Amino acid sequence: MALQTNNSNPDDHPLNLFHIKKTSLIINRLYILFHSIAIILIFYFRTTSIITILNSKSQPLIPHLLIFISELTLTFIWILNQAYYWRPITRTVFPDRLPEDEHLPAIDVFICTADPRAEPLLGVMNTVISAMALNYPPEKLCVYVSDDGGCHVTLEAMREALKFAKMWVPFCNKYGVSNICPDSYFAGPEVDEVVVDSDDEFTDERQMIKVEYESFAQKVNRASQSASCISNKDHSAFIEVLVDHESTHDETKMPLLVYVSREKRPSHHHHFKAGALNTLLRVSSLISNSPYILGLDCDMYCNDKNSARQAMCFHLDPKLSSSLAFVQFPQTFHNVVSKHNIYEGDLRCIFKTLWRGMDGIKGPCLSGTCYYLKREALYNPPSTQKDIKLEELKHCFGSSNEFISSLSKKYNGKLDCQKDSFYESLQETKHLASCEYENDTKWGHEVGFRYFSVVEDYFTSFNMHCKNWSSVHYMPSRPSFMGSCVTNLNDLLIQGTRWSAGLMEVALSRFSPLVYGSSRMSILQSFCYAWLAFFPAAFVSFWILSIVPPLSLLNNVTIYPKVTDPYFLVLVYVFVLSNLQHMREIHSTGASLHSWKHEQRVWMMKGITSYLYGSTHAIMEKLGFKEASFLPTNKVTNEDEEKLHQMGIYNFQTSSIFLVPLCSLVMLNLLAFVVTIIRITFYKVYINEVFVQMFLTFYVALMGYPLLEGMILRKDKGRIASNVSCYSLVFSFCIFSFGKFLVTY
Ligand SMILES: O=c1ccn([C@@H]2O[C@H](COP(=O)(O)OP(=O)(O)O[C@H]3O[C@H](CO)[C@@H](O)[C@H](O)[C@H]3O)[C@@H](O)[C@H]2O)c(=O)[nH]1
Ligand SMILES: [Mn+2]
Repeated sequence: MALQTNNSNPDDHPLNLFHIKKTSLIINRLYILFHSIAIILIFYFRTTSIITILNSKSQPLIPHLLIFISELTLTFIWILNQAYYWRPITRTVFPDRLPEDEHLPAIDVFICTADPRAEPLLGVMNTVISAMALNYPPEKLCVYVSDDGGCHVTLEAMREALKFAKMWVPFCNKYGVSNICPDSYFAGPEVDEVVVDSDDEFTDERQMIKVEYESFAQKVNRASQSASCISNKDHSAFIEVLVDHESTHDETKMPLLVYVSREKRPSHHHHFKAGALNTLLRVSSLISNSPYILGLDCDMYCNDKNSARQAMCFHLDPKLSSSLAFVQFPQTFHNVVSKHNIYEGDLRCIFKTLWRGMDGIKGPCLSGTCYYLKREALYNPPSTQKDIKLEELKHCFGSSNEFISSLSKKYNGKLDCQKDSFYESLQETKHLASCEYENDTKWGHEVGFRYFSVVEDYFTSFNMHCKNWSSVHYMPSRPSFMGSCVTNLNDLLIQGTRWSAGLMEVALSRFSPLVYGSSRMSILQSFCYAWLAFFPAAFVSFWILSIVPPLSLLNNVTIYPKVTDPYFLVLVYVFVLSNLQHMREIHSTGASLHSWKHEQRVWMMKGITSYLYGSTHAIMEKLGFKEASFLPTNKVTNEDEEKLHQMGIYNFQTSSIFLVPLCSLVMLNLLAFVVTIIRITFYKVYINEVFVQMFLTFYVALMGYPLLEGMILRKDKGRIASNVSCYSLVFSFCIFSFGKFLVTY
């Protein structure tokens, strides 16, 4: 392992180090070499066999062409993907070498919530409270909550949260509690690791706080059940700095808490989360204007109090600082069932492998949450122009003089609530949070979080990287943030569709990473961004590979080399090698090999549905037939669902638009496989000719086994309804009948 310093502190005490993962690097590059050779051989086989067919007309051409298209698509995506494996690195930090507290920069925490029904208030409040308990000087922390639901109950809950935090934060500090999220702390083991045994004072105090937490939780839950707890999409801006008048003496010891609900009108496009974040950016600039921002989703609480200091080890590193836009921590999830991770909800590969690979190039992509971002990176490129005219600034940032003067101001403490100017500023923040503020400005286009795509995180960081900003991925052993991952097929596929739509939209636009990115960043970096944008295109291969082989089998058409053909060995080699590499990658991230099966299955299910629908959505949007949409994932847990998830059983309660294609294709493949087996045994068809096709249909049927089980064997609520099975049967029959012409032409 090569150790390199990132920092030129004269005393040789760097704030951080990075390590190139040498062994992985060598294995990855060798794999790329060997796999590429095999791909070239397969392409040679395909082109020669297509030419032969063209000349001799001895076999149908279409199936060969289709398979070639699917191979080309997969190869394109594979090539882009290899950029992540080129130079993986890991990092270490030394927070005890940071400057004294008074020299640390301030941080604004942005928490977004959108729908009190789908995002339980108690969870949101736990995120808020955990952020207030971060191990960072409290006068340098400001917590902003953006309530896109515009729901008064959220504000009420925040008032209660502030009261509770006033007990919770001192408690955490006094006893060095590391689990600063009250809900997960009280759900965990009795005693915190730092506290000495038989400490009566601690036990008493813990008990007292526990009672307080329970009463707080009850109040919040009761409020969220009330009728007024619904989204309001038509209201003016409302901003409140929460000041608790009851206890004033410890006021200074608490981070400031601010509630922001931007103006919403049905006629006005509000740009989802990116719009909410830009409002927070402007509003906070008049209140605290901290140079750094911690971005959190409402379901991601802080699980380690030290993350802010860890992030500062990069942001304050003199070598990195000037070009560093953000430090990204991986998203981790508390409800992953490691043995039965059937929905691959932890996005293991992204956070543990891909982002590390990008980190070795110029830094990972922004992930929407768990990042410490430099405010300036959202305003300007690293080389700030000095003498810009006021008119130009207004054209860019909007009409507010106060906001514009905040651009050049440094953080100098929070607003003083006692002064008159405080109320003036508060008035101005309402203007900044209004619908019209962004009209004819560059917000969302060149300034702030970008609106172009619903995956605002991806597109915003793509723009920052294009402007030569860099980023850092830091993965400490104790997860810094914890969220809840998807626990049912419906959420998985809806989320997958949203991501595919947002990413494909970028892929098909003038910002396409291979075109727009390649002149602005290194080839490898543009490949990483391009892979993210183009991976939904894999739906082409998934559909072809699950339709053409079974149809060819059923119609006695051969499309793959015989077992005795040398090219057969090449196919086997590609299959085995790529799966071994996948398994090695899983193993290197410490996950169990069960993940291999689950990841393949989820990839297939998403590939057939989400990738297709997302890509179609992106194309329709481009043609002007559809509008972007952001359906937040559901965060309400339900006991039955939880039970199924724990046992590793799929919950198929989802729309038939997802289920019918999946079930039909699995049925079709199973049918083709069974028919071929019968033919081989009874009619002496030679296995030699059909082996590859037969193996593919077997593989699809095997991967789709849970679907078959859901249709035939299961009786519980999460099974596949019989009408869905019927539609699927009809649909697979249609594919069979029409497909006959396709593969025999
Ligand atoms: O109009 C909206 C819609 C969503 N949100 C918030 O955005 C966050 C993310 O939404 P969620 O439903 O949890 O989506 P996920 O698919 O889980 O989010 C992932 O994908 C998003 C991009 O699609 C990123 O923004 C997220 O950070 C990332 O975790 C939540 O806090 C929401 O409250 C808003 O504030 N306003
Ligand atoms: Mn989420």
